[in-house]
Amino acid sequence: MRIRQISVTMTSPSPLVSLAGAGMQRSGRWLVRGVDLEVRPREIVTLIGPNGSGKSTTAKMALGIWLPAEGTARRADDLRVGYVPQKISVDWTMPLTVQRFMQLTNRLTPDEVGVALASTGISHLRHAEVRELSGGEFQRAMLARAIARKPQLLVLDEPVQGVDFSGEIALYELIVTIRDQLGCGILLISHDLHVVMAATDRVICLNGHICCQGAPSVVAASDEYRRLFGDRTADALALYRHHHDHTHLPDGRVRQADGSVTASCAGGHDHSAHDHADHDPAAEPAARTPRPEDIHA
Ligand SMILES: Nc1ncnc2c1ncn2[C@@H]1O[C@H](COP(=O)(O)OP(=O)(O)OP(=O)(O)O)[C@@H](O)[C@H]1O
Repeated sequence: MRIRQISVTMTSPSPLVSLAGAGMQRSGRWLVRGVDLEVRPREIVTLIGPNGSGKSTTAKMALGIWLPAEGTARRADDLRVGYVPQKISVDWTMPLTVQRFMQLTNRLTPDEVGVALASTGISHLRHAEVRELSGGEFQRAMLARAIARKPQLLVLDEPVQGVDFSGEIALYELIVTIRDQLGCGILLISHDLHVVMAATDRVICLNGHICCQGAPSVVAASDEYRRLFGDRTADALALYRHHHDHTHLPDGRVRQADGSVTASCAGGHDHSAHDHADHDPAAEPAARTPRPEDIHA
């Protein structure tokens, strides 16, 4: 029998958006320079960096809101983009339901609104007043608005602001689900690398320029990252890289990896290798719960 050899060449899909040596200048000052980045379908790229380091500026160059003053920004032809900006300008004294909010800047059919709200888990809030939503509900409404047109590229500028710690994790899980369902690429801006770890393929750390980039674990271990965010942040981050091998139950007992339940997590377990960040308030970032009315341009 003759065996025919078939060679398959794996090529990664073309970038949805790419920046090359991109920089932005305002009033004679460089806000950010020398940014190279690409986002491909199904990829989640996260921009991190301190306040004012140029994350939103970079996102705006990627979106085409700002034309780079140097370098290039390229987007795929006819790219459908969804954007959750860091700030929005809405007069919250006016009554505005979630459905109306979603239709303000998008011509959406009721069906499209319904599907997007179901995807973000807030169908029940369709006729609720936006100004009365909790921080987490509001961010879900923002996400629903951004995904309603089934974008190929989703740009999320601090999508968990105003959301407490467990809400943040739920939102990042939702973002991964949206990526899986839509097959879109995601450019995510976050201060919270420790929680985006699981949801991120590549991290780009900015401080007016690219300081370091790579897989989350590589960035977390880099000297540049430690210099920018301090050892404490990097160590807190490391906690999230550990795999759970047991779970603490609400009654204080412990479910082990093999499913057995024990009174404690003693018995040869090395706590230094466990992820207890979700039980240790000291390891958690402070909950931030601004209301929609705080999120003004
Ligand atoms: N329209 C503008 N005109 C002039 N300077 C601007 C403008 N927008 C932003 N900047 C400045 O550019 C720098 C980068 O801002 P940018 O919003 O990109 O930072 P960021 O990393 O997103 O910050 P943050 O984490 O605080 O949101 C800041 O110093 C900011 O003051």
